[in-house]
Amino acid sequence: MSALIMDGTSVATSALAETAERVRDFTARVGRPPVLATVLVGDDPASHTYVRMKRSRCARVGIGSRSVELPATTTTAELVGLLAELSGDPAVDGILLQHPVPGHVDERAAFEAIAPHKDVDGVTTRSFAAMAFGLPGFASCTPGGILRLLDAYDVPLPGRRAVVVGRSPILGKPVALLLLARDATVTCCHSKTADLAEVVREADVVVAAVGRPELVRGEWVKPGAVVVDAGYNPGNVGDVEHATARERAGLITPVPGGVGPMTIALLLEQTARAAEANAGLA
Ligand SMILES: Nc1nc2c(c(=O)[nH]1)N[C@@H](CN(C=O)c1ccc(C(=O)N[C@@H](CCC(=O)O)C(=O)O)cc1)CN2
Repeated sequence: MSALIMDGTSVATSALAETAERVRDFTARVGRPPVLATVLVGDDPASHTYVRMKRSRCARVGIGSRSVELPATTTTAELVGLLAELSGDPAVDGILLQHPVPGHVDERAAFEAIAPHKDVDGVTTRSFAAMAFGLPGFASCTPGGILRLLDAYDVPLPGRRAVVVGRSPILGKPVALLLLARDATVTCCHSKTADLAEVVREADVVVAAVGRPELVRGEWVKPGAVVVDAGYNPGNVGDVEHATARERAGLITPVPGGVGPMTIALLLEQTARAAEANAGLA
């Protein structure tokens, strides 16, 4: 058996078309486009690529973007000050702080400086709590994008065993919360998990979100399982050993072309939603 590929590029393209229509309507009514501020600290080449991709997709759907690039020597206080300023700027609808920031910066303090109504990347504790309680709010973009992709392929979640490998604040933990909110039975694994292989073997749905190339071995995948690879490792290698996993899974995401495009599609949709709410249209 060979798995059906979950085509994130195609699902994201449809989502972007819907966002473009929404943005056209907003721009006609308000007299300006929605605006996303992107904030990048330091010289990480991958982060520069991701921010460029986000700004280019913004342009494609008609969202304006404001780019702030700061040196790697930026302090926590300077970054918090900038994010507070953007939070208070009525010309900015959404704010994205690209992760990771340099090690000496308190990333949590920086995320918390983003006003919740502009947190289109879903990184504040307020957004996290909304995901946990199933309340309206902005989802973390990669986790929210993963749920959209599962829905696009009609993957049933209630009662199914979902295993999330990874517990980062912007990926593993929020995706576990979103799966739980959809009535999956969720196990969240991490570096101290005993016998990871055995836990993954039980899963109907596996989400690999750990940032370690091919950590999840193909032979761990239960026949017919749904495999979501959210790994972004150098050279476009995912967290799942794809070739063997694909022979066993029922559905699987590729890298590239799976979760990545969905992340950006959700960011733009949430920016359009934030703009509507900020303008009193929602
Ligand atoms: N503040 C955030 N930081 C990070 C996030 C995030 O959602 N918010 N996610 C990741 C990286 N990321 C976005 O920032 C991201 C990574 C990859 C892609 C993507 O579309 N990749 C393409 C391949 C691109 C290529 O050709 O090199 C794909 O998978 O098809 C989008 C977004 C960490 N940081």
